[in-house]
Amino acid sequence: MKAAVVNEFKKQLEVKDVERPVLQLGEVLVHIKACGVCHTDLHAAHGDWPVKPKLPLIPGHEGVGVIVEVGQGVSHLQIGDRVGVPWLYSACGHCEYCLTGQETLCESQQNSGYSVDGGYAEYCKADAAYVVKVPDNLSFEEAAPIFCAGVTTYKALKVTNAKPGEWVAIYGVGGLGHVAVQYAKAMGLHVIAVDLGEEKLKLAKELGADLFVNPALEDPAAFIKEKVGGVHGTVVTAVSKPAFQSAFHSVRRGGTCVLVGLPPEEMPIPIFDTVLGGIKVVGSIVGTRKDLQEALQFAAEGKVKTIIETQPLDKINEVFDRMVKGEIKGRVVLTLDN
Ligand SMILES: NC(=O)c1ccc[n+]([C@@H]2O[C@H](COP(=O)([O-])OP(=O)(O)OC[C@H]3O[C@@H](n4cnc5c(N)ncnc54)[C@H](O)[C@@H]3O)[C@@H](O)[C@H]2O)c1
Ligand SMILES: CCCCCCO
Ligand SMILES: [Zn+2]
Ligand SMILES: [Zn+2]
Repeated sequence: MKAAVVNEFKKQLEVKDVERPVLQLGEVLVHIKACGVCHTDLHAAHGDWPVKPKLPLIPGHEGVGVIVEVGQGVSHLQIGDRVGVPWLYSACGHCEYCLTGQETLCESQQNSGYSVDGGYAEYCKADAAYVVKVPDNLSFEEAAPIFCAGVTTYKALKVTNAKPGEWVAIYGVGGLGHVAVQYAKAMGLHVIAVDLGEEKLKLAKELGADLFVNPALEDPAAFIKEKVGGVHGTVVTAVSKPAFQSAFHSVRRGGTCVLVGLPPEEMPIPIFDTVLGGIKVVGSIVGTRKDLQEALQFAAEGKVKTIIETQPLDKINEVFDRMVKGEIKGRVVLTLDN
């Protein structure tokens, strides 16, 4: 089968023919029709993070397609079902996290396109318990980004605990941020969009953001404090340390700063300001299978629409180059010409 493979960090991916996966007990084989390109895939290909991915690696954790083979022990899925294979490839199902609705914190989890091969390929095998069905009225291309960008930002907005009518700031209006703006509006929140790209801020406005600020032109925290007295929550998806520092200073007393973006850097937290202001700083990672079902339902009901650019798998290296430069509007979705 055709796949894009990371052989060495920071080198071009190789698009080549590789062995089609063989199913084990409890697995299904998905014929991939589309796979979103998440900035995490670029981090993986560069070996950016302390925990390194397997090598060689087929990236991709927004892969969606059709089940073409069902392994032993699988009874709830059948050939022809439309499913996606998210970041949470599998979890143990019995630890304290898995038993309390926090499966994304499972310490035995496997991750698609990171610790196991993912969706930048014609076929992808998956743990049948962790695939999620694609709503019938969503195309593969429009559904794919929900499997990471959508579920992650939907969950992060829940983590802010901001209530309808309150204010949130979305730092970074890229693959994650452009759907974050829409989920926030659909959840009844007022939105301030923050991005370095004027085109991104224009998109944020088209998607319903109420206010916009470009850190290259003015201090976002000062702008946010002056306009609304600080936001009740921030969701930081920007791949940039300054964005995290600014986001911290954007929240009002009692507010929550939700860290989502993963620049390989530290974020100093001012102890006095945090204590005096009762500020909550919290990390949020993807979402559970239930969160993903909910995030997909928003899209199925037309409340969130992924802005996508389709590209063939062979163009992945060019896509990554553009991502590094912040030149992608919305989400690139790779299509497998199959
Ligand atoms: N926590 C999670 O579960 C999770 C899930 C998915 C992605 N991520 C991480 O989130 C990050 C973003 O992913 P993506 O696919 O949206 O990336 P992306 O490249 O599509 O978007 C990043 C955006 O950040 C903007 N940006 C850069 N510097 C900025 C700054 N100083 N202020 C404001 N905006 C700035 C860029 O212009 C771009 O629009 C990555 O680090 C990725 O690994 C985390
Ligand atoms: C810690 C890595 C989280 C990445 C989620 C999928 O983009
Ligand atoms: Zn992702
Ligand atoms: Zn577990």
